[in-house]
Amino acid sequence: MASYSKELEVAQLAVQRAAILTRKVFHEKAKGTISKDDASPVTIGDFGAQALIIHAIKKNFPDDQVVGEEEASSLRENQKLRDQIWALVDGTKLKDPEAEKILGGPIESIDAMLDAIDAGNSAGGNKGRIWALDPIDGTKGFLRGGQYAVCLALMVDGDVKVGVLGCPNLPVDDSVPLTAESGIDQTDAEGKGVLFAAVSGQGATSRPLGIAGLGKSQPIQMKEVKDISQATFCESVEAGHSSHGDQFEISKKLGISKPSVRMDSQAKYASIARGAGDIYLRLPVRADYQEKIWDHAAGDLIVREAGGEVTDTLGRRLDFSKGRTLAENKGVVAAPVAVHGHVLSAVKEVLAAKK
Ligand SMILES: Nc1ncnc2c1ncn2[C@@H]1O[C@H](COP(=O)(O)O)[C@@H](OP(=O)(O)O)[C@H]1O
Ligand SMILES: [Mg+2]
Ligand SMILES: [Mg+2]
Ligand SMILES: [Mg+2]
Repeated sequence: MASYSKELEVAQLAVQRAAILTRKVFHEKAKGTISKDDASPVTIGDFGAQALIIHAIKKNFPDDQVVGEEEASSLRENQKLRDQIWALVDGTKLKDPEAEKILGGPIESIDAMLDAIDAGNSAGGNKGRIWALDPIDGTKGFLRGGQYAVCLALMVDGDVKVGVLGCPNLPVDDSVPLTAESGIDQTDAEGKGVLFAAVSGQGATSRPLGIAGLGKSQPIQMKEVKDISQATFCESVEAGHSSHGDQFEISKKLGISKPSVRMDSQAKYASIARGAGDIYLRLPVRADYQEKIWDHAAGDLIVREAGGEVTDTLGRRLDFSKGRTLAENKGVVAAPVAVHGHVLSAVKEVLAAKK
């Protein structure tokens, strides 16, 4: 079995470096936000983080492909935005020169930055080594002052082998349980920022999200759910991304009376993987929406390696081999292995009753 130790190190350092950039933008009022073709927002933080991460991947693994969420066409036309991003990218370094060297050093020029962003154009698929990158997942949360995540995963022949999530606004302490407020950034800068990682067959870990080399990691595991009615379930903040109504019906069926924890981004996967919460539900709002692979690849592996099961609403494993989207899946149901079947039955009953 391949160990993927080099890939894991590069991925974690690349996410950690990109998070230095996103944190800077998070604390600035002007985030250089523009609207994409699908009317969703993108910021200078998203572009900058994508450039830095793809640069590091290409320096280390020149033959690998990348499926990245963003592309640079709007920047090629907009010099002001481009210069703003370059100023950020050019000034972002890890404070450990050895770690910086592992990432292949800084990006050489503005053109190289734009090319790095556009190198995220792989069509994906079931052959070879392909990275899935979401430079800022939960951009709406990022703009609102909520949770967000820098997400990177390596797929080999369509199967996720390495997953890394940088969550700058989650508490470092794995044992802090989720509360209704967990989706909002807790303003105190101390003790927050977590780097989650998993390698297929090797378990999942967390460590503080630093600004130099990698801190000491510890294994994480999902919490045992003894009584499902006491479980904590997570869902998106955005009602346009998943059906709050269906998710409420499902939780009611499970006897859960606690309100859901609403949180942006794959911080939901990370939070249940470390046992701070128990269940993550993402029920489709539109029948024709195809989930993007970069919104799930890292979280799927981290949860499964922490003792969870992740399927769609029909009980199928998420299939990352179909291209840039999860074309063969509908929605997401993530829970500890021991209770996943029970949760899935409730999901199916609620969806059947709607028909
Ligand atoms: N109609 C829809 N259904 C499900 N997900 C959607 C959606 N429209 C956008 N999204 C995705 O939802 C992601 C955020 O998820 P969450 O609601 O869990 O924070 C977005 O990622 P980005 O923020 O990276 O664009 C985007 O890709
Ligand atoms: Mg987006
Ligand atoms: Mg996303
Ligand atoms: Mg994104």
